[in-house]
Amino acid sequence: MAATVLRRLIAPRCRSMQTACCADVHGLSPLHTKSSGQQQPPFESKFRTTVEALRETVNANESETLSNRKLFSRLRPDEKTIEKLDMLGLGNAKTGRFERKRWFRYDEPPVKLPQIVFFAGAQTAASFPHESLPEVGFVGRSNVGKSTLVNQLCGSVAARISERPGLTQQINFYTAGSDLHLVDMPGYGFAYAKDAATQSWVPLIESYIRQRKSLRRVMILLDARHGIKINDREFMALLDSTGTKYQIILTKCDLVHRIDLAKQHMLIAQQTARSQNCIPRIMMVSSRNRAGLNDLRKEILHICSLGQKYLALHKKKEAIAQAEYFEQLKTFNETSRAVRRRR
Ligand SMILES: Nc1nc2c(ncn2[C@@H]2O[C@H](COP(=O)(O)OP(=O)(O)OP(=O)(O)O)[C@@H](O)[C@H]2O)c(=O)[nH]1
Ligand SMILES: [Mg+2]
Repeated sequence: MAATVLRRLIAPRCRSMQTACCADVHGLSPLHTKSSGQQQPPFESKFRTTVEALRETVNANESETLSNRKLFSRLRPDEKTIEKLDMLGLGNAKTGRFERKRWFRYDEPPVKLPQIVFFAGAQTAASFPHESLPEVGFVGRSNVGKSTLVNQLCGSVAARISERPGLTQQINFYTAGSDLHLVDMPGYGFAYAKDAATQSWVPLIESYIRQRKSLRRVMILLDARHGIKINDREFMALLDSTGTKYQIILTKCDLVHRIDLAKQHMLIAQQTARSQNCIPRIMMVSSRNRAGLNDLRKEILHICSLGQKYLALHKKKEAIAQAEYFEQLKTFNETSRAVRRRR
């Protein structure tokens, strides 16, 4: 009896989830199909899909014969990106049989942002708070990790998080000290919320972006496992049409192997290369491992012109820590090479 009731409760949700996923695969945005009834061209042609970007990496013959998975496995990621991932401890690094584990890691001096405090929530454009401090907005598909990242950046628990997509249902404004605002927005794409609510989120975010003069940059969060999806491309097209600067952050990097992460980074850089408003530095973070957060904090401080205040002492410490790390890396590489030669 209990099982039947449970199945009845879950079934409609699963169906709507299926439609959302299918729509994504076939290139139809659930947002567009729901709101307008007929299919519209959902995004501008300047954004390449992941498959298009993949197929551009090989010649026409191979592009026709090889599967997408094969093409992805054939990608040769940039060595420098992999080095950076290793340095920051990003990406899942299962060591192979002959790989040796490192006994050291980069001990980066932490950059600290003030704790955040919730000060306003807006469900309509009329309730946006007064513009007083520079703002950085966080957007992305539901469940991509926006609220978790806002918390982790400031070592706080002010933003509520959940495993179920659709918890954040309004634009939440947090103030970090008296220096900047971090703005956590509801997600687009599938969410466990009423249709009427989910459909109001994109227009709400759009009016926020169009109206807000204190908005310095929009951070678009992408799940590192999935890359750019159709809703993301639509959103980027919207930002391009309003001339808003945006930057991409790959989240949940702990769930992807470091080599695949480097490949994903490469593909996304290719896909967004033609956009004038996309800042070409793609950030990578893991809120779970707290990796990559320091770089993001520095970026935010620069965006809000707060570098002088927060990073004056940091540069010196950072230079010392980096020199130490590269020295250790050199010795490590030399001993690894010697071990390999002996084998
Ligand atoms: N493994 C892993 N899980 C993460 C990471 N960041 C967030 N999560 C998990 O992802 C889930 C969703 O996180 P939220 O921060 O609520 O996501 P959101 O984007 O705010 O979602 P909405 O409010 O629904 O739009 C939670 O269960 C988090 O614990 C990460 O870096 N690694
Ligand atoms: Mg949220």
